[in-house]
Amino acid sequence: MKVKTGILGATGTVGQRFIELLSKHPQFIIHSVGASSRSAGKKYSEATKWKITGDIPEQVKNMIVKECKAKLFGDCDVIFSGLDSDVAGEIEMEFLKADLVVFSNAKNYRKDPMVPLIVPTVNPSHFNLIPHQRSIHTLKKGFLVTNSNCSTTGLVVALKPLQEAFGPLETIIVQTMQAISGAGYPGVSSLDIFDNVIPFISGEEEKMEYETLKILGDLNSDQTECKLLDSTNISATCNRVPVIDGHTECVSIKFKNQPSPTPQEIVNVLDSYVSEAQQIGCHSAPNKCIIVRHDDDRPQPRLDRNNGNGYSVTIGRVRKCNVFDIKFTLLVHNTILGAAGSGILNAEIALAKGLLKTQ
Ligand SMILES: NC(=O)C1=CN([C@@H]2O[C@H](COP(=O)(O)OP(=O)(O)OC[C@H]3O[C@@H](n4cnc5c(N)ncnc54)[C@H](OP(=O)(O)O)[C@@H]3O)[C@@H](O)[C@H]2O)C=CC1
Ligand SMILES: N[C@@H](CC(=O)OP(=O)(O)O)C(=O)O
Repeated sequence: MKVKTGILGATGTVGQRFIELLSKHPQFIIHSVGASSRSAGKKYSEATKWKITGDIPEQVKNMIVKECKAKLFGDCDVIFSGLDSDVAGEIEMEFLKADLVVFSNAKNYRKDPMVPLIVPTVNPSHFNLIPHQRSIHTLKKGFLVTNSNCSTTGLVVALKPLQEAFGPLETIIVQTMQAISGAGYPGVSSLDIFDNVIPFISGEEEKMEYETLKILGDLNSDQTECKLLDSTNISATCNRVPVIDGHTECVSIKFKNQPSPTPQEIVNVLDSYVSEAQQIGCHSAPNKCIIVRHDDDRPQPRLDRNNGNGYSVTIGRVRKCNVFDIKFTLLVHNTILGAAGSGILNAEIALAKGLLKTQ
């Protein structure tokens, strides 16, 4: 029997990606879609400006969009939220309190120490917070898990194997070149972004600097909260560039343990990284979490964003840094691994761990 899913914010950029990915998923079925009162009551195809290549999946076209009220989604086993953060906080909490399972893309609860912030190919061990979260909210089956900011997602996939292999990361500097789809729809106006680069994305640098430390941190010994890494300094600079999908990031790292690894040792570790999601055979887990390119001019968004069906991070230009120890360039698909795909792969992991109950 398939797991019944509800999608909140189903008409938006992330919501559409959920629809696309879930419409062909072997374990999940789209049962309900929700959005604002502007869309509620309309057929999905009438409420949505579909922006993904290919048609709206047949099974969703004629679904009637619901208001995002927990009582209208009570028969769903899992809720995926692609809600605007202005409303996600209140709505997701109402769903959690109704004992529903919520996988959120929004920033609202990422800093809550009781809410796991999980990048599925990096830190699924943070699902161990769920029993404590359930006991605090007196829930039988519901829980809330968030996935991270899209730029943070790509970064931590690269950092995790390096931290595991070479010990603490002392300093990280990252500069991003972020796609327009990251700003939702209609997002950045064409007159602002065409022939241009915008050197500011509100709140993005702070999110990268905080979320990286939570995702790479450990849970405390009684599994009641996540401890932030306190030995790592990180500084992010974020830019918007005229690319449709795919965030590119230039990363420099200084390791605490010296002498630091060579570029070849870094490549070997990145190339051989295997996540728990792959080991437990999750459907959406890529064959390789990290694809290392050896050509001088890769990764590139147009050529590399769909690697691993959008679930792989592509890394190239691994080389020595004259100021820190090592530097490289990475690319992450911002609406697949950076958003909807992470929510779905997190739900697959939760299913495999026995955390999801179907009705
Ligand atoms: N785009 C990206 O790459 C990433 C986005 N995120 C996060 O995911 C979330 C969604 O982003 P994105 O898809 O880009 O945003 P969009 O602006 O494209 O979509 C927002 C969605 O929220 C719905 N919504 C707005 N107001 C309300 C309301 N009052 N009640 C119910 N639903 C409402 C909209 O419905 P309607 O159509 O009816 O207005 C729409 O479905 C955000 O929190 C964002 O920060 C996270 C990582 C990456
Ligand atoms: N800020 C990201 C997308 C996003 O919405 O991130 P977050 O979920 O952290 O708010 C971008 O503009 O590319």
